[in-house]
Amino acid sequence: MIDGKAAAAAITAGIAERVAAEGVRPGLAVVLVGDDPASAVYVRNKSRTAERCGFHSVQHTLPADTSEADLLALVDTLNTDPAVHGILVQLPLPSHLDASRVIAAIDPDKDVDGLHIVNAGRLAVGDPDAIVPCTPLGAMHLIEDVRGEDLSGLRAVVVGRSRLVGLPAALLLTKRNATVTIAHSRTRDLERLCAGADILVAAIGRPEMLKGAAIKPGATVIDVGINRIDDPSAAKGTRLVGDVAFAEAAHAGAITPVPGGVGPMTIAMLMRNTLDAALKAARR
Ligand SMILES: Nc1nc2c(c(=O)[nH]1)N[C@@H](CN(C=O)c1ccc(C(=O)N[C@@H](CCC(=O)O)C(=O)O)cc1)CN2
Repeated sequence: MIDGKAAAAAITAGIAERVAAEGVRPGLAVVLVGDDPASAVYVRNKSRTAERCGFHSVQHTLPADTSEADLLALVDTLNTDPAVHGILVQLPLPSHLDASRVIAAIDPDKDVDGLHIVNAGRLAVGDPDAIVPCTPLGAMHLIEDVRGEDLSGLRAVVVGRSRLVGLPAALLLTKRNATVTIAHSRTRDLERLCAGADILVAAIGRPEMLKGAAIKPGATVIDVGINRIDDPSAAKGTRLVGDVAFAEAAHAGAITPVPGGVGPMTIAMLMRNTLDAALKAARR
């Protein structure tokens, strides 16, 4: 079992120590539009973790009917605020707002989510100044703990091709010399493909879609899915599951649980990206 919660706690503790030692005060602004309950939890956790790390932490909560012009104006204000080094607009946005336009408005040097096209391009060409999306960065951290830095000779399959997880995860694995295949909803014979993977990254967003037969014995399985399903036996009537059928994965070499796997690492990596952005701004 890969303990993402413990790894994330160790990383954020290290960040808090560095903030105290280096005399910088990283600033993180988190923007939430609307009242999606899951997004509200994630945003609250981000702001609280930022405070625990000693950051200047601001949260902007806007009503669901906020206009794009008003959201862009807020982004613009944050872009020019010298106390803010990282800006994050929580996704998904309400459907009348164009997420691509909003992300494009963020200063790439403050885009601690790594979603701006400039950061995606920097990552694609291997520019060390790229800000890398938090979830794949956290996933790589966990993979490195199990497999080491060099993944030469290992086959990796990434299931999912999103800008937030699948595509950057594939690039990061390639950079570490893994032989990478990106699979998705239209991939034929997905189970057989996955069963050949030494490293399997599941980022599909479908509850327990990958069964035991999709997992190679000894494989490192990184389950990025966070899906809430009905469970009458649970106190709340629901529970969280990943994209992998965890109960069928006992033959994996190492696996991230859901909850307690990649999710907490996403927030820890956001803190790291914000600290790095603040240190770079101080150097500039
Ligand atoms: N702007 C962004 N929006 C979204 C991102 C993102 O990286 N940037 N990722 C996801 C949501 N997300 C962070 O925003 C996120 C999801 C889950 C967790 C987490 O710690 N999950 C816990 C379980 C929490 C629960 O009980 O619900 C776990 O897995 O242990 C952190 C962050 C979409 N939007």
